Amino acid sequence: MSLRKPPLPRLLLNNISCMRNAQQILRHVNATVHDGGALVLMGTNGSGKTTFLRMLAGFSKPSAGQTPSKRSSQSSTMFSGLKSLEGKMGNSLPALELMGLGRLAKELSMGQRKRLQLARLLAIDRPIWLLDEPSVALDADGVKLLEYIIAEHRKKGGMVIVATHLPIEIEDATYLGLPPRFPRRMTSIDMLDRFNI
Ligand SMILES: Nc1ncnc2c1ncn2[C@@H]1O[C@H](COP(=O)(O)OP(=O)(O)OP(=O)(O)O)[C@@H](O)[C@H]1O
Repeated sequence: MSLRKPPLPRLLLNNISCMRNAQQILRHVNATVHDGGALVLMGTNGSGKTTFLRMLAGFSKPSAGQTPSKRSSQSSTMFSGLKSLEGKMGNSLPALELMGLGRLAKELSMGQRKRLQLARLLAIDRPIWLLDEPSVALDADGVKLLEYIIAEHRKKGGMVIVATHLPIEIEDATYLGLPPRFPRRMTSIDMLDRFNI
């Protein structure tokens, strides 16, 4: 029998709740991620995926509970990808403009811009990737590339936390489903479906 203790998780999220404008966005969320691990946050629009990532990055504070363990250090310099994969160009455009490539960048398609942002993510080399809807606008080939770079990052001990409403293949990932904030009313079609009528 081995007496070795299991390694401590790099990220420990303990009973996280989050209120915004007196509204409960996240309720009692728990998660742990080890080096080389992956956490996939699934949820409908408005369920709190981005809010969760922003808390992890230290951009906002939870109303209750504990975000990253001391071991991970609170420094947001460890994280990358949150903003870089958001929106059309993330915050790369000013830098590209400075280098005289702004016009070229603006002529890229949405998927090409996403690929450019993935390249940037690889180049800045941070241990923890927080990716908000990384596969939106990517074609099937692009999604495969994304899955590949995530797998390679994890092989080197990196961690990945992905918020998505699209399917993504990440081996041995922990999946965390956030409940919908505004569940839509059940229609008669849903009822027929649910009761197999
Ligand atoms: N600063 C804020 N003040 C008030 N409400 C906020 C704030 N930030 C987010 N919210 C609300 O919190 C909820 C969750 O938003 P969030 O962006 O985290 O959802 P999401 O799961 O990432 O959605 P999507 O899939 O549409 O990107 C939304 O209803 C949003 O209106």
